Amino acid sequence: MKPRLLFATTNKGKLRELRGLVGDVVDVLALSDLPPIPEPVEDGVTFEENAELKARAYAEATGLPALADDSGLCVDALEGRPGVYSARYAEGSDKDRYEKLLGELSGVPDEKRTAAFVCALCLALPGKGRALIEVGRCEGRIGHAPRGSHGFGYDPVFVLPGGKSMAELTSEEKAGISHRGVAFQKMKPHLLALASGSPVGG
Ligand SMILES: O=P(O)(O)OP(=O)(O)OP(=O)(O)OC[C@H]1O[C@@H](n2cnc3c(O)ncnc32)[C@H](O)[C@@H]1O
Ligand SMILES: [Mg+2]
Repeated sequence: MKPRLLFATTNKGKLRELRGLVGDVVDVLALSDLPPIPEPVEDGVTFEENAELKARAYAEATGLPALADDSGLCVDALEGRPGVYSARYAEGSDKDRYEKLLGELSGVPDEKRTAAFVCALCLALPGKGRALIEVGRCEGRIGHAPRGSHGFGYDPVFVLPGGKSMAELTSEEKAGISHRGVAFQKMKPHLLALASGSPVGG
């Protein structure tokens, strides 16, 4: 029987991307497959801290191995903001948040609009002391208007070196270059260990 792994996220966009990345080595459960679990407070100051506290909280609450994702957009002209506060940058929808960002950057010239998406993934096993963390980054810049309809979150305003916005990529193209895709490739050996019953992280 395949081992079960909980994707410990409330974000549908992340869940869709992680499902696409993991393939069929593990049996994936989403939070929506389980009775409601109170959301942990994300009071860490780094992506790694928040990913770990989410993974540990959901692993303990369910008794399942849990993979959590903490991610966000770090904008150089804003000294790294919104960073770990990307989800809380503005009330409302993803669109409200990227519109606020475009407003904050109005008048900032192209060469100063550099930014990076960052993703920390954490795999926590219930009752085990260690949690494994892998981080991925993706460099780009903030555009002047939203473009594209794929992806989620800040994707329409994140422009890649090739000129396309992240929301103009197919899900396969995004997975190949994104912060989440990069972090996932580093996490993969640990998930394969979990699937084969070998000690994870050993
Ligand atoms: O904490 P969970 O339950 O996983 O869900 P969340 O949406 O609150 O997730 P975070 O706390 O990690 O906040 C991530 C923020 O960064 C944005 N973000 C993360 N990855 C992204 C991506 O691949 N493309 C666009 N925006 C992304 C996302 O829209 C959120 O506003
Ligand atoms: Mg969150």
